[in-house]
Amino acid sequence: MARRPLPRILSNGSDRIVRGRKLARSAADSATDVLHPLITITRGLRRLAAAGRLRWAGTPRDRRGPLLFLLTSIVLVVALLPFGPLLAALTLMAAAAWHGRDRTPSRPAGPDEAQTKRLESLYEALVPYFSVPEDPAPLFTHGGQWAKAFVSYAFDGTGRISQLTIRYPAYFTDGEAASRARIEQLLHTKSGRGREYRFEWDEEGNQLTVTALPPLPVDIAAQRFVTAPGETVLGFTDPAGVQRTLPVIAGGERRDVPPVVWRTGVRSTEPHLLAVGGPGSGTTTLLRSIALQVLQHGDVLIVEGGGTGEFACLTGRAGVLAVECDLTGALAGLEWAAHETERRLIAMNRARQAGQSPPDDTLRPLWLLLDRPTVLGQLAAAEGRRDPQSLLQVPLRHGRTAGVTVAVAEQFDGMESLIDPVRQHTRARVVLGPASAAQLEAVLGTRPPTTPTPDMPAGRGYARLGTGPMHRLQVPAAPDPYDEATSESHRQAVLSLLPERTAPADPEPADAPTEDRTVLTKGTKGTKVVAEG
Ligand SMILES: Nc1ncnc2c1ncn2[C@@H]1O[C@H](COP(=O)(O)OP(=O)(O)OP(=O)(O)O)[C@@H](O)[C@H]1O
Repeated sequence: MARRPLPRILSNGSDRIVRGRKLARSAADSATDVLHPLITITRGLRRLAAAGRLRWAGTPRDRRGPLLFLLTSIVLVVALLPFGPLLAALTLMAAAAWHGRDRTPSRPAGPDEAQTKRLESLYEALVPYFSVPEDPAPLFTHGGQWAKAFVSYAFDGTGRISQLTIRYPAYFTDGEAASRARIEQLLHTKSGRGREYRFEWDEEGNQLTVTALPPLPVDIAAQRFVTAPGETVLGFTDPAGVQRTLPVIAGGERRDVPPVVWRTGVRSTEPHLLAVGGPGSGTTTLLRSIALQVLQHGDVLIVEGGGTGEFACLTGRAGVLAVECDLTGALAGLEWAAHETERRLIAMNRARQAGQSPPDDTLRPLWLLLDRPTVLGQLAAAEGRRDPQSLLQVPLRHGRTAGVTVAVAEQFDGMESLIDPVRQHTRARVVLGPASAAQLEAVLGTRPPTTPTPDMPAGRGYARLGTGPMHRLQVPAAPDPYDEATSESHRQAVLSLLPERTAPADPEPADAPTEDRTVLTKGTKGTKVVAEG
């Protein structure tokens, strides 16, 4: 079929509009140029008149008469003088032009002396890295022109560099991590320590942009985040890193902040999470924050290897299947979870084959949250029992289809003891607290594009979902409400998110032998499932 041409208004209408706009803009510019003296004089006359009015208002009433007399006499004398009115008009215009001039101080065209010194010293420091003796026209040379190499720069209020774009020679080995690291280290040192910097290497354009980053907000506590089912907020990051913001209440006011959102479920490419950190870095808090969010739509089974009771606030709450702190309980709970994953898979498969939608009791998300499982693994090895991690294989492999999500928190020293399936299937990764470049690379797969933060608050770190970009991360504060050190506002924030109690906090008699213990867990349809310990 022959293609009908577009109506003229659609095919070249936008061209005309653009041309019209350009014409209007240039006409306005020319008019402003021509009328500029007139505008200045009018502004000056207005200012003079305002000054006169002020002066008149400030003159005491008894002096106004003589003043008026004086002014009238001057006017009369000027009017009688030859060329008097003309000279008076010219003087008035000159005075108006002087007072009407634009008084906004013009911004300095370039950096001031101290800033120039900083740029010069930075340039000199870069010379050995960005030059070779064979280069006939080096961009970087001792005593050379820094203005040619520094495409753009900005300084903050304290006179330190806040943004800098550097042009570098094409032969610089910007593809090598070691070469980049040397430059980043140097710029970090020379631009002022005590801040975080982001480095963006434009390998095609041979340009490096360094930006000083503001600290991430630490005043956001656990709360109901506006997310869709299947979305979990891991924390908050830089505005440039993500394309969305979330409204949160922080410090008593509402703010929009950019979140790191982790999507789980059938379509997720990162269906399970591994969070690693040093002692006290906040990985337990991250798991608690996740639990508080997912309990809105799903059930949670918690295994706490550290045995410090940091999830006690969740015990006996609706949707919390169990909080297991010992080896026997953990084995029983995880065995049940493995069977439950298989049950869901089989039920879904049968329904699919019968051409029906998946049964209701396979739809409620099930979350397995494991805090330091390797501690229990060591206990199991000592007692000659099964490592609880081995029971995670089925949920890790089939969890995405079956609606089962695994989140593991571990410390760096326990990383070696994590079994392969845990490493392979936990593609959502978080590192919290101080970590070496090698540790970050081991967990996140690559080094972060930012320098380490000098001040590392609890819950601060990095997140990376699969092979996506790396984000700076600040986990919302979700501390243990039963911890005495927890502030009242944080305690209330966490307590308000806890589901209602469905069972007493500690249903077992304290002297019950652990070996005979029976773990009662709530089935997905509210039925009781009994797993033998
Ligand atoms: N995101 C956060 N915001 C504010 N405080 C936090 C945050 N994360 C952790 N904290 C505080 O830091 C301390 C340690 O946190 P947490 O217990 O979660 O660390 P951890 O990594 O589990 O360490 P450990 O296993 O040694 O207990 C707690 O007092 C906790 O309240």
